[in-house]
Amino acid sequence: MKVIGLTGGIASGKSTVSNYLKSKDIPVIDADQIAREIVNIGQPALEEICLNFGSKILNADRSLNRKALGEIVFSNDKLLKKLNEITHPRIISRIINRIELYRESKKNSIVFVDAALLIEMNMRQLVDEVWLVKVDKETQRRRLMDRDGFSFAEAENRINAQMSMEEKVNFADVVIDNNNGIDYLYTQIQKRLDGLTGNFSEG
Ligand SMILES: CC(C)(COP(=O)(O)OP(=O)(O)OC[C@H]1O[C@@H](n2cnc3c(N)ncnc32)[C@H](O)[C@@H]1O)[C@@H](O)C(=O)NCCC(=O)NCCS
Ligand SMILES: Nc1ncnc2c1ncn2[C@@H]1O[C@H](COP(=O)(O)OP(=O)(O)OP(=O)(O)O)[C@@H](O)[C@H]1O
Repeated sequence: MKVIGLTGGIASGKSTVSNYLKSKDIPVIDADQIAREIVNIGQPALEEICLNFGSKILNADRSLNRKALGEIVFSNDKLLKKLNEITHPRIISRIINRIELYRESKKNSIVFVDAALLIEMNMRQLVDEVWLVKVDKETQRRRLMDRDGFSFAEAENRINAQMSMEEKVNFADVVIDNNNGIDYLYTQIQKRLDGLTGNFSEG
């Protein structure tokens, strides 16, 4: 089984690529989804976050107030580092477990790991190759502002909290250009999939 890391900055288009892969029945392990699971009510990571950041980051029902925590950490490097120390080991361990489950099931020849911070979190060695979804910073910022309703400054803070696209390219085996339309994006992905197994079809 081949494990492919799908990475790229925030709002570069990873979920759009993942949805295409899933439509072709190719499994995708989603790091953002796992990051949400580990902070569900009752999870130790949520308690640790609460101890460090105070109950102002909780909603009335004691679930995580993601907006409040995001506003704190994406404007303060030290606090972002603290949050990463609490969450990243747990996210990595769950990703490793999921890869192992796919391996044991022997049902899939390819599994993707969709993670914006694949390189930053030192997960390069968990995957066989890295596909990078690349966009110009202006396009990235515009798509992020449109998608999440962020101001220019909020979008900049989120983008700058990650390794730059220029640096990430050095870790990529495959670079996917997502500056143009969705059809062009899908065409590139399909070509790469075809290249992996001759004419790729899962199942
Ligand atoms: C701070 C939190 C609560 C903000 O939640 P919010 O719903 O606003 O954003 P969401 O989780 O959907 O993330 C959106 C995007 O932000 C970027 N991002 C998220 N966490 C981080 C981080 N620690 N460092 C840099 N970028 C990040 C990623 O590109 C991600 O795809 C949340 O992002 C979080 O818990 N982050 C820490 C866990 C983590 O590192 N997740 C990313 C795993 S790849
Ligand atoms: N080629 C494209 N043309 C126009 N819009 C696009 C294109 N690709 C993606 N988008 C849009 O840009 C936004 C960001 O894309 P997407 O959510 O897939 O990014 P992401 O990398 O998964 O983001 P995150 O890191 O936050 O999870 C979305 O609103 C998506 O619909």
